[in-house]
Amino acid sequence: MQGLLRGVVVAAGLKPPRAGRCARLVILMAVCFIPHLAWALAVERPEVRYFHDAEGSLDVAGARAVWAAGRFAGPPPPGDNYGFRPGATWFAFGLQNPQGRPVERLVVIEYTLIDRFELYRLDQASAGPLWIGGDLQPFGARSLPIRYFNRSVELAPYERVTFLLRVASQSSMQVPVVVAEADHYLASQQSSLLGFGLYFGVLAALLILNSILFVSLRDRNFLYYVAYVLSVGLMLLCLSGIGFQLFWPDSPRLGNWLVLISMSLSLASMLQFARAFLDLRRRFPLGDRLCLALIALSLIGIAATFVLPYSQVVLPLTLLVFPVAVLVYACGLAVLRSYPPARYFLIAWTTLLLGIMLYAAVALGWVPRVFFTEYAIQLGSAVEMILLSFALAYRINLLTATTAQLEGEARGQLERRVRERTDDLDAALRRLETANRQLEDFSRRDGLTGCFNRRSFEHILRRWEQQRNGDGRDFSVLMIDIDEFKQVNDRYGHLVGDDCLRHVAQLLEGPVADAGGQLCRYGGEEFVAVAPLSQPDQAQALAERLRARTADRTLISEGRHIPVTISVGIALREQAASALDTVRRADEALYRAKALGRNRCELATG
Ligand SMILES: Nc1nc2c(ncn2[C@@H]2O[C@H](COP(=O)(O)OP(=O)(O)OP(=O)(O)O)[C@@H](O)[C@H]2O)c(=O)[nH]1
Repeated sequence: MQGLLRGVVVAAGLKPPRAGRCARLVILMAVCFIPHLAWALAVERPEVRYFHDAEGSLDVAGARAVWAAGRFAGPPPPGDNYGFRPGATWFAFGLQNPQGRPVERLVVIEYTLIDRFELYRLDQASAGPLWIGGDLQPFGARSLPIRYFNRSVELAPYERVTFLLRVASQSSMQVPVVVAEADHYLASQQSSLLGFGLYFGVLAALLILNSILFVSLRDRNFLYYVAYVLSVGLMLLCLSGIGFQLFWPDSPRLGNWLVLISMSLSLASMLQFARAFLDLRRRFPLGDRLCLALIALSLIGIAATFVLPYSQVVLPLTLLVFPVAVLVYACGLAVLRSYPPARYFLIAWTTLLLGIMLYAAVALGWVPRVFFTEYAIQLGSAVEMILLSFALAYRINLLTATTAQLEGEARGQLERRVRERTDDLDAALRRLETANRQLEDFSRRDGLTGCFNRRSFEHILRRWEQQRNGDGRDFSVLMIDIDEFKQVNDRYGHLVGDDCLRHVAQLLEGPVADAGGQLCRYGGEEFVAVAPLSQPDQAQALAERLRARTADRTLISEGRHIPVTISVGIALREQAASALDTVRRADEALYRAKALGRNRCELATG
């Protein structure tokens, strides 16, 4: 078992116990086991023969006749297991007192679920039963207050007595008869009691631990697990006879009823635990539905205990164990690949099944009945529950790791989104800035010619004035007017007039920019240019260039060649003079140019 345990632990990927610790554990177990062996030798198993009375109508006289006719069969089946038997079964066994003094012997039936039995001395059968017992009798009817049925019988010196035992039970019937001195028998039970103590101790510890975990984590898996441990614990309390001995000695019927209830609850809670732990609804819906169906059947078993006799419930419920075991195993296998905690679940489940198989092998006589094999189910279920507890812890670890990973991913995604949004926002802001700049530019320009408009001109002029005041340099203002423009409009129409304005603006723009100046449409057919020219000849040269260029380039509009000329008034802005005054002087010079015949440039004087 130790090897098996170690194998299971290693297979589960858990940290194996160190070799030294293992050795100590083995020695401790051996120390517990040796006294058991010694006292076990002092316990005698008499040769038993049996006869089935299917009707259950045979009385002791009839049984005596059958015995006398040699119709009792033997030896008993493996494990003294007779299965579910209707009617009654008669057993016969002999005891001999080899001593020359009277002795008392304790007759023990090492099984706890027998409904009723009667023990007769063959030679005194007509005197009535020596002992009437069974799990429907109060606990106090036993000679020794222990979990197995027992009765002291007295044997005279050198006496050999044959006993007849009539057993009737609705449960699966096992009748292992042993005989020993009372003290020896009690001593032989010590290790068994130690085993049960350990078993229920482990269950209690798991129960408390997982109840606390359920209360603190609010994870329902722990609740189902606790329900499972509780119901299995209760079932084994009933089956072992310890519950009857310690908790309900005066209520024999309660024990039978609790066997059925705890069996149903064990099956239902195991299935529910499997559903939740393996996440079957999502990972294996068919298995989930089958589990639900078997849970319903298990719970129907509970309801049935209230209306049907024990015998009609116990057999179907026992048979239900097989599909439940297969289904739970199949569910574990089905989700194994996609869900790592299923591995722990399967290992745990395997240990229980191994325990059950070992127990069955003992019952069938394939494996000798020793301490570990006799209590294989207890060992298997204790290891199973411990491993399931590990599985729950592993699952929590996995969930925590998955949550952390998801959180990390979500945080990364959020950061990425925030970055993307910020980039989008930046791009939108840049587009908005460009649009604003374009809008601002648009509002500063004249729609027809693309030159700065009159409002911009005022800003431009103010800026020039401030800058030039700052560094003490002068600049020039050129007022430019298209000659006889009204006639263009009148003769060719306003569209041609518009073409003319664009044409002139285009011709002026280049030279003004080359001179470092800025051109604006002042209004109507009038333009104004400011240029950083502080000498009259420089300003005149620019004006002359503008005039000549305009005069040289005929306007071609709507297939017509239209000569266009301009007149220019020039004024130099001198230190301390206001810019507006300079404009006014340029305007006056322009009037003079017009008056002097147009297509000419005039410099303002004074
Ligand atoms: N097509 C067009 N005509 C305009 C625009 N703005 C003003 N005008 C016209 O420009 C003409 C200006 O005429 P006037 O002020 O008499 O000047 P002019 O005919 O050029 O004569 P002088 O300046 O003396 O040579 C008017 O007929 C206005 O209607 C415009 O944006 N487009």
